[in-house]
Amino acid sequence: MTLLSTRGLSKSFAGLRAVHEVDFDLPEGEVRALIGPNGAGKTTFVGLLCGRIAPSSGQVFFDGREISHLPAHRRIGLGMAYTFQITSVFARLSLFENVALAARRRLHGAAAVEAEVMSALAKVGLTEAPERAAGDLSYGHQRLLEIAMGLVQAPRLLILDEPTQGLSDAEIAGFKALVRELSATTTILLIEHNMSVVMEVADRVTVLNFGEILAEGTPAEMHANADVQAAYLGTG
Ligand SMILES: Nc1ncnc2c1ncn2[C@@H]1O[C@H](COP(=O)(O)OP(=O)(O)OP(=O)(O)O)[C@@H](O)[C@H]1O
Repeated sequence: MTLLSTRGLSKSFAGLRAVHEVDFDLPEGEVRALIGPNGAGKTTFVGLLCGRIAPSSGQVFFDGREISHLPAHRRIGLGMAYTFQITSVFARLSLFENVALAARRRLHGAAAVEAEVMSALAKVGLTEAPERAAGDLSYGHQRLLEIAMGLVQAPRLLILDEPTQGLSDAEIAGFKALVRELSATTTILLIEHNMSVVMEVADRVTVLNFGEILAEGTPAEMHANADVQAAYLGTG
């Protein structure tokens, strides 16, 4: 079943075509990587999916329903969760409270919230001191905290924008294991610059270039694709 799709999805900023006529399909259960050179339109595209950015034209469908103009919070209610390149944690709140705020969208009762918050923190490896302020975490760990905030909502679709930025090699290895574990229950769309992550965790890869889909296929196919290589070298 297709969980998420777009048809003719476009967004222009003052004449600049950031996303242009994109037809995209993401089957339920897949881990999909979205890659492309800087400025290719990846963040704009996921902003359109999440409802952070309004489309210039085209449609977005989730679970068979058109959501093109649904506000972001309603899309979260349907089962979409996302983390962005710019961290959105509340710096003065504790790790626990940050995740609890997200958990309370779905759960009622302190015991249920606490259990789910601790489980989400454990999945991303942040259980050591849940009472410390989120603002004291490194940038990379704030990204992991955001993933915990997404996970606690038990989403059907988890969208992650550059989740491994700022993580150490050991933490990246932990992230790969986490994605593999989550993929049993959650569809994942991942914007990722780290090719080892893409090669190891993605079922399929969509390559954006100049706001359009340049190619789509398995990680190995995309790695070997001459058009994709040219786009990364800036000659495509
Ligand atoms: N709010 C905005 N106003 C004007 N132009 C924008 C805006 N947001 C994005 N753009 C432009 O749209 C194009 C696509 O940007 P976008 O951030 O989506 O690319 P990206 O693939 O996510 O890049 P990166 O890998 O560098 O994050 C770029 O040319 C960018 O400058």
